[in-house]
Amino acid sequence: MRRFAFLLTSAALLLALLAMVQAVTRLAPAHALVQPLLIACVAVAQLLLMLRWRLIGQVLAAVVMTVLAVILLSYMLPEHWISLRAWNRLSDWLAPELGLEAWRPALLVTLTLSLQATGILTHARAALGGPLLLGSAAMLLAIQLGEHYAPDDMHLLRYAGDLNHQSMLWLLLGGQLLGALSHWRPSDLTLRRSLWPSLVLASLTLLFWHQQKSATDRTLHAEVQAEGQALAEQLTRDIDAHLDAMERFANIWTLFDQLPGRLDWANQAAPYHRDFRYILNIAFVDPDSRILRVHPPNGLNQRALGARLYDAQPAGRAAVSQALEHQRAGRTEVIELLQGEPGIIHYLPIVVGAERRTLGAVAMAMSLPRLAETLFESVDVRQARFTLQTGGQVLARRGPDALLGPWQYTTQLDIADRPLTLTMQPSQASLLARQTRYPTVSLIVGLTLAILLYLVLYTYGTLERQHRRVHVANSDLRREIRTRTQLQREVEWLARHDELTQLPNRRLFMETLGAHADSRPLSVLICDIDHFKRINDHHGHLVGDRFLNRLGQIGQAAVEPHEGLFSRYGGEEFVACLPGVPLEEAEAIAEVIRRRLEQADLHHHDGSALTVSIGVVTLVAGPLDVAVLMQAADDALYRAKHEGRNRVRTARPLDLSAPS
Ligand SMILES: Nc1nc2c(ncn2[C@@H]2O[C@H](COP(=O)(O)OP(=O)(O)OP(=O)(O)O)[C@@H](O)[C@H]2O)c(=O)[nH]1
Repeated sequence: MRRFAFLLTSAALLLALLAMVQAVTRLAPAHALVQPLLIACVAVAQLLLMLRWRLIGQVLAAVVMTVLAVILLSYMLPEHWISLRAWNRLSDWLAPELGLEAWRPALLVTLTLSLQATGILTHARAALGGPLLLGSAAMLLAIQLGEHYAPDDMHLLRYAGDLNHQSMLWLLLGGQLLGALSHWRPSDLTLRRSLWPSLVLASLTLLFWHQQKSATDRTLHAEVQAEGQALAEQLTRDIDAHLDAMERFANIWTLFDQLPGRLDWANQAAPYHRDFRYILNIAFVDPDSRILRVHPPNGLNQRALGARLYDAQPAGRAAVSQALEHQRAGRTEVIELLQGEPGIIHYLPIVVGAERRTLGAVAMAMSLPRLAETLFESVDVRQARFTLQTGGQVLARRGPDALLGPWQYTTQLDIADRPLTLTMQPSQASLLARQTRYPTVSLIVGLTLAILLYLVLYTYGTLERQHRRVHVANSDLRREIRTRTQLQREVEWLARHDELTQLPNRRLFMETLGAHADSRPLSVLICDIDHFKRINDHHGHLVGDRFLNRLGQIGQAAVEPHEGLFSRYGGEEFVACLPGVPLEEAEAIAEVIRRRLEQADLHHHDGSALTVSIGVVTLVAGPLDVAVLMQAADDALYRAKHEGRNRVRTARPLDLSAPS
């Protein structure tokens, strides 16, 4: 996996370097190097990361990121914050006359590279949004691919990189993905739960941006088109007004039934010639098409005086005869004027008298290039390039030759019934300055929100997982504590009790005795089952155990009402501690035990009843000496055994106050 990641990233770097070498060898302008250079830097940073030169890689990625951040700002900041002119000044500082748009990579390329560089800075860690960064970069690249195969003609700007740059970015992304996959656990529920909602948000953002961008581009397109249309209408109106004025000029001569005098002609024509600079001359033509008067009286016009137009200008013959013979205004096609410029000659008949005699005609030679100049005087040629042409012949062109917008607007101007085509191609700068920034802003803000959503969900998921782990550990611990407490209780109980009879054992007996060391009288019984060995021998140990249990129950029942403790001392011996119980009462208790066992219907193999011998001692005074007390009880027991068993024997009341 790592090897493939390395290969893909190296391929991206190689392609970027090749593109740079090509640009240099073809002497392409410096801005052609910007995009491949940025891609190459990101690829190098990624390779450094893979070679474990992490710090250098991240420093390089940070430098690229800074450049990309400035470019993103140029896309986002409104015109009234930082104007396009200011950005262009920065661009001029790098290389003059190129403009910002030539330098900066397309918006989607800048964003893709930014996400990839951020991926390097964060080491594509899942906890820092790595999967979303690379996922969003993949979506941006997919949009660019779509843009390549289904371009939108209304675009104002290049949004997507060309196919060559796109393939570099895909390779780079492939390398990053393969490099990062081993760090991400696809089974990780937190990752999946954070990735899908944020990817959905990112894709909705892209969709929204696409819609907004298309809508704003179309709006701007329509605005420019409307402006072009308004301009064309304005120009047509102006020209029509000029022609009306010329008609008024022709009508003046209908009032005089004689040839216009030279001076009169000059006086009347001069203001029109001055106002309408595209009219090269205003001539009077007699009914035989001879030029009799002409203004202005320059050399060329003077030479034309006396020329017969039917002969001298065959291309305009139809228009001349229209005026002279049919008494209707006539216009030539676009012809080569005597001045050597393309133009149209407009003939207006002068009809006099009631008999409607043709006195002659007014001929106006309109230079189309000068007409175009006149038209362009009213437009801002920095905003767009204007071209006026007729029948494929360019009459005039104004405005910048380079850095034009991606589309042009064409309209027809109807000038003296001659169609002229006006083409208006807005300059890139004017479109950029007017372009709305909010689709770009919402795209960047939306992607940032998607990353934040991922981070919040991932952090929340991780905390939740840790919380769950702590909770489970807590429960385990609590269960363990409960088990251990239980065990401890059992151990403690076992330490002071006999497992077979559940009675207190010798230790608890001794402790109880010690606890009542000051009780006087303090009686002790020692009970020993008679011939118990035989029970084991003949009935087996299980029966022996049952008999021991029975004695335990009988002893406990007899002792407890006297607030005494009946315990198993060991083997078939039981002892009772009876604090505050005098000898006679202790003896009576012993007797109860003895009698109840005898009557308990427990038998030896020969049918004789199971019996017990009991020794009783009572400490009546003096400090407690357990050994002496127990020895005295034992002695009494011994006597009971010796005297025939199944009996109670008492020791003399023990007084340990006086030394014996
Ligand atoms: N079933 C059973 N037998 C026990 C237990 N503890 C001790 N014994 C038996 O108790 C018997 C005690 O026998 P001995 O000390 O010889 O005395 P005895 O047979 O009772 O005779 P005397 O005491 O002289 O009347 C032994 O056979 C032990 O094996 C026990 O927990 N269960």
